[in-house]
Amino acid sequence: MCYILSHSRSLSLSFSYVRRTRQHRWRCCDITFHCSSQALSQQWIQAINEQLSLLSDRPKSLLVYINPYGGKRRGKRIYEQKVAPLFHRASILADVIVTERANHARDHLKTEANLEKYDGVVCVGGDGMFSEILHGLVTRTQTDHGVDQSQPDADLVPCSLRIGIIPAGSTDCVCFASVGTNDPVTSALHIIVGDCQPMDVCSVHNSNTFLRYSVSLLGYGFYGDVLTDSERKRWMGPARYDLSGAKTFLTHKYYEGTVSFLPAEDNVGNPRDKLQCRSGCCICQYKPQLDEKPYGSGRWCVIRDKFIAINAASMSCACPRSPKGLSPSAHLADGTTDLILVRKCSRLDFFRHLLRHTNKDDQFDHSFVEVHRVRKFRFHPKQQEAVSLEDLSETNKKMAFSPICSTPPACNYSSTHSSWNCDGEILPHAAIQVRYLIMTGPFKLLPSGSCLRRNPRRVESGARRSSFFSSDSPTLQTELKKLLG
Ligand SMILES: Nc1ncnc2c1ncn2[C@@H]1O[C@H](COP(=O)(O)OP(=O)(O)OP(=O)(O)O)[C@@H](O)[C@H]1O
Repeated sequence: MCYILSHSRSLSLSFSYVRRTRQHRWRCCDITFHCSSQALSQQWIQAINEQLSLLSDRPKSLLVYINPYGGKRRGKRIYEQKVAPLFHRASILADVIVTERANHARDHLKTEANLEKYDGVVCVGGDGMFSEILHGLVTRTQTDHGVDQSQPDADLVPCSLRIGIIPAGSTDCVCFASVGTNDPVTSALHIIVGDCQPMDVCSVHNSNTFLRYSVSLLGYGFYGDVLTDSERKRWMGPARYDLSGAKTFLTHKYYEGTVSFLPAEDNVGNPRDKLQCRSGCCICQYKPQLDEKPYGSGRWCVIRDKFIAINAASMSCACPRSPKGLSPSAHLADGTTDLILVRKCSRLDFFRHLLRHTNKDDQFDHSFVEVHRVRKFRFHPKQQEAVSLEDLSETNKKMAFSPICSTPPACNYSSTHSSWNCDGEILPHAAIQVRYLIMTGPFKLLPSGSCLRRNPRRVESGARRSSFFSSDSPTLQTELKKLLG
């Protein structure tokens, strides 16, 4: 039971508490207690506020960034109508910045923001916006501590501020995979009660050049091509992913290259063990201490082949379209990623593989798919042209693609490489090294929603008892402790 507010009207006290509903959704409910006297009512108010102020996990001051152009452009409205009233009721002070350009939030966090004032940063937007805020915060923390993040082996300093996500983007995969639903009210309530879920962050380098951090998906081949194409169709809104997905599927290209990876140890499970990661997950809690190095089983594996897709899923990457996600058993905070290699196969086989992301069948149960849980990996593309698998004649290619390909770059058959899709951003290099970091500091305020203790029946029956505040009740503090659970 989590109270988020108390106020008094004459002899009655009203509280708000969180109630879980279906499909991981949370709602705010009110409950009223009646007091026998005004003095007792004030005593309760004071005691409850004191108890609430002792809950140090709960944020009191937040910095909120709203992307007004994410998803269906409803970010501002979602925040004003659904989130701000809840923050107000929970006495959270929020400084709100509506972004004016891409990377506004990142740059503000990197240099200007007075972070000491805040208990957390909230992102109202999609995965791209979350990634901006992650980059702003991580970079700022490294700069403040004199850490050079361009060094692939630098020991990064964990961020002390948490990030909350109010979903208002197109896919909102990070929110869905960690909370279990894309619902702004649920996310706001998780933030209010101070829930916290640590997350893996990986750093992506090209030699000694730092490229980006990633928390969800690094995808080369299919997902890289989908993103490249969909970026040209941003004006279409979320529907662009369907069109670009269909188009990329029809082009059916493969890419040759070498993947090297350092497998994780056995005690972090494996991608096919069907153990879903939840708050308090034993595998995530079992992670090695920061001073225990090196991670991994110690022996690098090398695979050279032709791939339709190379995906590294640091979390399940579940979203409403794919409720299980790319790797259903991937863990949020175990310092590993599930590396999924989809080798050259027929278009029909690839379709079967994709289809399994939407149903209950095992998407790894194909001869052309393999999956490894890894600590680090590298990829080097082969210097050769991408080839259409179907070996279509020029005529066939034109027939197949002319209706959906209006501009030459969208169907560029002579491109040598695909691009990496890094949490929805395109990386400028195909050759990359990736390292997963166990960050002790929490990166989010939002959990997968299973850690709250609650017992509504007990409190509701207390509310109905007229003698609740009478002298035969236990002392106020004891009663409060019970209530606040
Ligand atoms: N004011 C702005 N104008 C233009 N672009 C912005 C602005 N603020 C943020 N952005 C950029 O918009 C991009 C997309 O935003 P966001 O992730 O919120 O929505 P989305 O792409 O629709 O959703 P998703 O990433 O979940 O698919 C981000 O990469 C961010 O850098």
